This record gives sequence, C-alpha cells and structure tokens, in this order.
Amino acid sequence: MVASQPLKAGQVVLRDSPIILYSALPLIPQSSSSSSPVFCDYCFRTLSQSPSLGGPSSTVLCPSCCHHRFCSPKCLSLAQNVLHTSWVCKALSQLRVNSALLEQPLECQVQVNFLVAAYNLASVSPSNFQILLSLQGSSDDATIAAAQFLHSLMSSLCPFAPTSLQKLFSLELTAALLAKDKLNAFGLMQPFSEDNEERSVRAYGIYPYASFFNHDCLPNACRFDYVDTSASDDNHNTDIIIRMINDAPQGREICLSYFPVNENYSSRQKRLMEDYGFACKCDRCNIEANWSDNESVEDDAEDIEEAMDEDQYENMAASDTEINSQGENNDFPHAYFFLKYMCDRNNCFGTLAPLPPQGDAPSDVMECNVCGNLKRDNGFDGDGGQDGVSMED
Ligand SMILES: C[S@@+](CC[C@H](N)C(=O)[O-])C[C@H]1O[C@@H](n2cnc3c(N)ncnc32)[C@H](O)[C@@H]1O
Repeated sequence: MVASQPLKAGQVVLRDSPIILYSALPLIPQSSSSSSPVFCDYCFRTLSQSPSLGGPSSTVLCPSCCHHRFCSPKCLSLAQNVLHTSWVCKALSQLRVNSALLEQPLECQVQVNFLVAAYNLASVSPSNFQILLSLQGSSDDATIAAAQFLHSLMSSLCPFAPTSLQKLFSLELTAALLAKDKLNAFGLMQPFSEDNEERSVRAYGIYPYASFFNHDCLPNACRFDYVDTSASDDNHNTDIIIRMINDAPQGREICLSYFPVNENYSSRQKRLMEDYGFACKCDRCNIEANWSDNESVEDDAEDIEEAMDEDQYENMAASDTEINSQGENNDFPHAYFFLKYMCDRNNCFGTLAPLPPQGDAPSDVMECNVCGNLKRDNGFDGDGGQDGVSMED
C-alpha cells in the first residue's frame, strides 16, 4: 500500500469490512470460562453478564443449536443468512461433541471455527470466497500434511453441506485456506483491562483491503476498531479503520505493525518468520540487530526520556527518516516513537495516532488503538508530553 497523495497524521486511509468473521473463543466451552465475557455471535459486541442490566436473559439463542447467542433478534436473523447458516449451525454442533477435537489444543478449535466460516463463505458469497483465495498465502507439502487432521473434521461435515459446496472439499483447499488465515487475519480484541497482562482476541476477521498492508516495526499507520463503542444500530461495528500515525509524502509505503510495537528484536524476528514467513529488514531492525543485549525498547521509556533533552526529541521527530535512510550511526533514533506513540497505560501496549485532522488543521488529541484512551499531545515536555483528555474536549 503506497500513498498516492501526501497524507496527514490522523488521516483515515481505509475503512474496511470483513469478508469473514469468526469467533476466537474455543468451540468447546472451557469449564473456567463462566466469568469470561460473552460476545454476540453476529456483531461480536460484548453481551452484558448481568440479567438486571439486560444480560443473557434478554439475548437470543439460536433456536436450533441453543448454543450460539445473539444480542437481538435482528442479529440472529442476519446471522442465519450469512455467518450462522443452517449448515454452520449443524457443523459446529457436530464438532462440539467430537472427542478427537476436544483433545486438541484450543488453537485448533479456533482454526475449525475459521474453516467452517471459510467453506460457508464459498456457499453464501462465491465472489468474496474468490477474494479470500486471491490473498497472499499458499500451502506447501508440509502445511498440507499438517492440515490432515483438520481436513478429516471438515470432510465429516461434507455430506450435509449444500450441494454446491460438497464438490469443493479437499485437503489442498483446506490447507490453502489455513495459509490465507495465518497471513491475513486481524484480531478484534476483547475489552481492555489494565488487570489483564494477556491481550485476548474476541474474533478474527479477514479484511480484503487491509490485507494489502505490509509490516514495519516502526509503522506509519495503525488500525482502530470500535466493536463495542459504535452506535447500537451501526451494522458496520466490526469494520476496521486505518489511520496515519504521522505525515507521509506521496509515494511512501504505508505500513502497519502486525503486533504490539514494544516487542524486542529477537521476538519480532521470530514471530515474523514463523507466522508471516519473512525476515524483517526495516530501519528499526537494522539498528536493533546490532544491539548487544537485544534489550526491549519499552523497558525504560523513562530512562530514554531522561537521557535526551527536549531539543534532541524534536530533532529526531523531524528527521527520523533522514537518519534511517542515510544510516547515520545513532544508537536509538526511534526512541521518540515510543515516547510519543506508545500508550503508557498498564498492560496496554497500544499505539497512539492523532484523531483525524479537521480540514487542514491537525488534531492534537491522540487516541490509543487498544484501550481507546484520548490524550492531549503537547509535544515533548517534562512529563511525557501528554495530558488526559475527556471525550467532551
Ligand atoms: C497481509 S500480507 C501483506 C500484503 C502482501 N505483501 C500482498 O502483497 O498482498 C502479509 C505478507 O506480506 C509479506 N510482508 C509483509 N511485510 C513485509 C516486510 N516488511 N518485508 C517482507 N515481506 C513482507 C509477507 O510475505 C507476509 O506474510
């Protein structure tokens, strides 16, 4: 994805709707999960747990499987046409009592959610299924062999699939679909809580245009979603929005970070190779590859701040690309990024981007793409440069 015109910090460059959306929760409920949040199986909004607050008693269960839960009759009816068709309902019900699947890691159960959603897409929207197949990601002999167990499960669902679908089932297609999912799925996170060290995903989606963004460990754009906070009558609450973090000239590649930016060099390289199949050679990796201890940059943002005075930050912020492209020997030219664009809330690790500009005027309010916090960006000052701001501001 390359800027076809100069872009401003905060500018929305893409709003994208998912062609596939599937639950990230294991198919077979865990005994410890009774206090975990529950989500509508169509719009994935959080369902209130308390009956007095309109909790599960006011939600709607699928009348066939009595398992999938929806926040309203409208969501149930929309789901029955697209995500929770009669084949999906029957397929998931059958898989939930499959003892071989029960013995598999939870991740395998989530892959099954994806495969059922993907095969179902071939039936409900052949054109979107072709888009899914056109995305990057292909299978090889090793991934085909690894897909065998999952495909045996899918084959057991074939006899009662719609006729148009039955001829599609194959080990090669199952493996190819898994490869598409691995490279392209975006996670919609569960509501943020400072007490949770692990960030949990509520659902995964495949977003056809957002899938074109490459990765950079110092991204110039990041993605937002408003699954719970968009208006209750908004049928596009699972859309994702890509906003610029900083200005970009025409011709500049626009990149996202595929995971929180605070990870250290070796874990980023490992993850990018294992999950996405490439060795990252971005400016940040080129610098951090030479660090002797591979220390995480998030370790001591305060030390970094103390080590540099305000003028240095401003110089870095103004000339980071120059430093990087010319390879100047600066140990930590991206320090400013962590101070300005990384959320400082406990356990958040989100990225901050300015709100969209109003006309030509840039916004000085930064929004976190994980916890949703809004902060006034006053530049770099003695206390981190950011003040809390309320929505009314
Ligand atoms: C979601 S796709 C990104 C879009 C993809 N490049 C395309 O043309 O459709 C993810 C894949 O893009 C490639 N990719 C993304 N970022 C990259 C980078 N910084 N360097 C090399 N390859 C990258 C990898 O093959 C990765 O598995």
